[in-house]
Amino acid sequence: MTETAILVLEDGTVFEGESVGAPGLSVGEVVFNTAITGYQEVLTDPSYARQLVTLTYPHIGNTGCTDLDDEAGKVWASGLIVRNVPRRPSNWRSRIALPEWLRARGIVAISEIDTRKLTRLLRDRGAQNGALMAGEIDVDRALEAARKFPGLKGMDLAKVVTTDAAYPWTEGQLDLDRNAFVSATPKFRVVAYDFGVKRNILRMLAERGCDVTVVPAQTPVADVLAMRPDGVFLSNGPGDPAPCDYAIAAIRECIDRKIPTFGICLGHQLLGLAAGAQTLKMKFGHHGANHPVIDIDSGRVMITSQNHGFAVDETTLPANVRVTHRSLFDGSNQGIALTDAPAFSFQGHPEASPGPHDVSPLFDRFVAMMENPA
Ligand SMILES: NC(=O)CC[C@H](N)C(=O)O
Repeated sequence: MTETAILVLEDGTVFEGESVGAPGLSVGEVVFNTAITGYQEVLTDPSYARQLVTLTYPHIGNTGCTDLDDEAGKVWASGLIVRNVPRRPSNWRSRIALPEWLRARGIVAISEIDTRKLTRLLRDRGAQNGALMAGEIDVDRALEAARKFPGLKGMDLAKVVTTDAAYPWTEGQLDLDRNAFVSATPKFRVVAYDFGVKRNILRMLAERGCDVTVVPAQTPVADVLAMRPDGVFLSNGPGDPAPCDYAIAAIRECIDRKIPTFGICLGHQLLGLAAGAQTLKMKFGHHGANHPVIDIDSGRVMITSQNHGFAVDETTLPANVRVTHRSLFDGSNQGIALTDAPAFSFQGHPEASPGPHDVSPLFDRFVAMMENPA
């Protein structure tokens, strides 16, 4: 028997559909993602904390779920909104169907709604706060909850999703033939600030010979320096980068000491802030796996994976920060490098997962920087 579910936006728009997850009420910012695969990686990406994700691809759940595809230890997205979930998944790696996976994790999800209409609405009016409700339905209560959600602007979520304690990471890439992860021999000591890190980033570092120690977001920089790192990595993460003053101060110290530093997504925005630039909230952000980005130095265009709602404001960049990448969708900043320190960062997701691998050479650039910090 199917249960009813509703999605209510703060502007009063109501979508009615079927529950494909747990019963309950969940609120957040509603964002659309245009990737056609990778729903499990999206749902477990900590950068989606306090967001209700709608996927524009109409059939979601086709390949089921496996623990090996989790990007973190739990589902971080606040809920899932899709057009249709196929009755039965089909893939040799699948262990469990998406609706059961969602229910087991207490995640509210809705299907059978017009996701094209919802996406157009978000594109025209900008990202909106919303509430998903399944089981006992009460439209007024859902609308009130959506309107009460304060929005992501000004919200520091990095310290909410980060690890409680430091831990080492050695696992490399997934060997699909063996359906298991392989490791490489470590050459560099890397401290990774966890603002909401995705496992595939850590794997790509480990695979390139990095002996990674993941540390909590608020770890004092003195503790990091005491580990004598060859490089510092700044992870992706949810929320607004601007209020993360502890991270911005720590990064400033790393740059001043000329420690090779590499940031991804939230880490990119935080490097920008540490360098003296400002960030802004975008209208509906970038969430997808087909975003063209130009590498300014080479003129090459790469197809990239993206997931962000904030951006570095290029007009505020100080003289010692160079623009390295730009979005070909809207011209927004996608990468920076410092001219007086070995530090660079990228707005999109070079680790893909899900998405194309065009930007993975940025990990090699970080390794080269540690080999030759100059
Ligand atoms: N994936 C990320 O790291 C996202 C960064 C930031 N929370 C944003 O939305 O822009």
